Amino acid sequence: MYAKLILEDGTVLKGKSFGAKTTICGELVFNTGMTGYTEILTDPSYAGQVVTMTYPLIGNYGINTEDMESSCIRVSGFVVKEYSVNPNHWQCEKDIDTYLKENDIPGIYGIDTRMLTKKIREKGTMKCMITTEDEGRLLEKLKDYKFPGNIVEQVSRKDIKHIEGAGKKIGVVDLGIKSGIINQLVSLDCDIYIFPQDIGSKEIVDYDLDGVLFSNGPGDPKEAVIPIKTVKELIGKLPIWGICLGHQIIALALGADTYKLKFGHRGSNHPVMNMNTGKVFISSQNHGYAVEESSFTKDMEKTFINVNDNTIEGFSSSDYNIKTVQFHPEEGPGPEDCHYIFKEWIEAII
Ligand SMILES: NC(=O)CC[C@H](N)C(=O)O
Repeated sequence: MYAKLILEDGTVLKGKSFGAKTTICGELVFNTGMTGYTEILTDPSYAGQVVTMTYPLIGNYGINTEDMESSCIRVSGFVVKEYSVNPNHWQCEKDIDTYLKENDIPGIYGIDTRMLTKKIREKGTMKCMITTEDEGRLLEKLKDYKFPGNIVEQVSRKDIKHIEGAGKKIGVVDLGIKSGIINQLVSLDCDIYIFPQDIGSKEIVDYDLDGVLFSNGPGDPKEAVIPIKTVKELIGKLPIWGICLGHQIIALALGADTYKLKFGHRGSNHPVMNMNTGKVFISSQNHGYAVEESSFTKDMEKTFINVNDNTIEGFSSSDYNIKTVQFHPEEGPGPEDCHYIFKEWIEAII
């Protein structure tokens, strides 16, 4: 069955439908990873986005539960050049077409995703629609489409979860957390409390934690109003760490600013430099916003930069015991170079 990918600038690309046969709109972003499509599909930071993969063959090792970063598919739609009908891997549980259908998420294949990526790089990320419908006015509908506002609220957990461990007592504020982050804390034997995004600062303090981590998550950091307020109230009271959206909201809480990148960083091989050692690590990334260096407030010090475009990839504040990274030290998917960051954070607790 034919399907169309319609872009906000009026471009219409014809392909074929796989996954669910529904019409959806979202923000079109590209990911340059050669593998890791299951982690990408299930990463809650992609909520509201349609992901196009630059690598031409997707789904060749199938889908397995262990690779999932959350309980279901989070992207709104998926765009590929070619997908595997007969995947092969010892862990393979199902093929990608079945997985998309089970989650009611549409895909489109037969798209020249490298050409599409060049377009996004030139024009910036834009809205798009995947549809199997043929009626007119689809472009008008796409132009009228508005991104969901309370997206962090939609993906964050509603209750508090405790994962028992014998080590440090760590709170994690779930803004759309990837399971890889929890797994890293579990591997360090932390006693973990995972909180919903709207937990108040007083409740966090009452847990008498050794530190609190604000997780990754979807959307514009400036819209995460409650978590920003919570960070503001916690500053100076206990060690605070942030990953990706967490890093951005901590910067906002400290009085710095964030901005939208033209097309973001999404892939498994982004080089970042540790500013203390000068050493470069290959990192996994997925973000469309960044912290503005010129807006840094007193005591904010950059700890990592992106070697490709010099944007901020991490900062610290020694006065307030804050450490953050924009990239994903838990990887999932990507290289394990940066796992050491979790260890450093936990070991630095006195
Ligand atoms: N992975 C994330 O936490 C992404 C953060 C934010 N939504 C961005 O796109 O920049």
